[in-house]
Amino acid sequence: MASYRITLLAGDGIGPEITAIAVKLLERVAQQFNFQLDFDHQPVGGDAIEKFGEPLPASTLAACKASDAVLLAAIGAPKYDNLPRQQRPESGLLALRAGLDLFANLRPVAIVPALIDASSLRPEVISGVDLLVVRELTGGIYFGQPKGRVQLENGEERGFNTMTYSSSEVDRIAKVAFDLARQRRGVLCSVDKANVLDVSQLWRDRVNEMAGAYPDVNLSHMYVDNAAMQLVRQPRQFDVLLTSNLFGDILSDEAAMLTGSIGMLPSASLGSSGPGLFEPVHGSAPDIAGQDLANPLAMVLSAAMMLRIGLKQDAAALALENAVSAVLEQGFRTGDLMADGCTKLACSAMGEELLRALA
Ligand SMILES: NC(=O)C1=CN([C@@H]2O[C@H](COP(=O)(O)OP(=O)(O)OC[C@H]3O[C@@H](n4cnc5c(N)ncnc54)[C@H](O)[C@@H]3O)[C@@H](O)[C@H]2O)C=CC1
Ligand SMILES: CC(C)CC(=O)C(=O)O
Ligand SMILES: [Mg+2]
Repeated sequence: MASYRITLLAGDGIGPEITAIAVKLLERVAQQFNFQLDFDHQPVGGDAIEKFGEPLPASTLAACKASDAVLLAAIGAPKYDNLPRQQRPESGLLALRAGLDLFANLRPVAIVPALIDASSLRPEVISGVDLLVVRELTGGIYFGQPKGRVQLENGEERGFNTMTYSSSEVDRIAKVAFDLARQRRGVLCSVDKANVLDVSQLWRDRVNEMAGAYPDVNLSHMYVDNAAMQLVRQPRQFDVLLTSNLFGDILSDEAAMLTGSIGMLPSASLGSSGPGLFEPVHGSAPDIAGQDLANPLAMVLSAAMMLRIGLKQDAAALALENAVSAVLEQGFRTGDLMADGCTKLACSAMGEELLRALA
């Protein structure tokens, strides 16, 4: 029987609540599809700060590296917001992505038919939307040097970060996007700010150069401000959206609302070798943490991505995705998606319904 070692990073806020559900569902599909999952819980973010005094202990990173796949819920809490930057939960997540060399973050945005009325946009705008954000994840302004804060002679303080990309960093993420576009509808839109930023002009030049090797992919470029507008104007025009770390972070939260809730969007963070990290797009939702209110579906769909991409257990992945569609078709909703005629469920009760749907 195939056996896989999974590192679980429950993290902070709603993280432990949604992780508990994902684990139960993964155990069930493993049983149903005849493979074994060995879970290893490790601390990250605020949880690790409490236990080890740092957001990414060496033991957590080592466990992740030694596993077949990593499933992360979310990190962050307001109580850490005034710590020095390197000691904050978010720095732990960035260090984890860098430590595993996970340069490609895939964020699929597909409309579940049962949620066609759940978006803040009209059904005719979002119907049929099926796009994939390919976000560069280990470069750009989140990692660029120099950065910091300095005191100026005139008494002012200045804060600064640097957005950098090298040609090889652009090439490797562009290749991921071109390859995925080829497997999908063959339409790739690269999003940048090349009208203003040198780093974006380099990005655009490299993407254009790569296009020669992909004559079957229809490549276009769009400035990020326009892309933000087009995503809510006519989202069906997009197939694969290729973009940088910062722009992808922002655009994917915006795109989440096409599906009805940020609580619906999963992601996969991948490198060229080694284990992938599978993580919902949302954060730790401190405003609803510990209240059994969270939507666990983004986490469950991230677990499905882990099964498909990380473990090549396609049938089990599909079973999880079908369970998500089934509970939504039955009208079960957590508070973020609640609508007239639906049944409102707590996070844990949604987990029970998902288990029932799998049975
Ligand atoms: N990957 C990660 O671990 C991420 C961590 N963060 C961290 O999370 C903390 C909170 O950040 P925010 O900007 O508030 O973003 P957030 O995504 O945690 O929350 C934004 C809003 O969406 C709601 N929400 C998020 N996930 C939900 C879910 N599964 N079900 C129902 N509602 C949900 C929240 O209640 C909140 O109103 C911060 O410390 C931030 O740094 C933020 C984004 C990603
Ligand atoms: C919390 C940040 C480190 C990242 C983030 O918002 C994201 O990856 O979506
Ligand atoms: Mg984000």
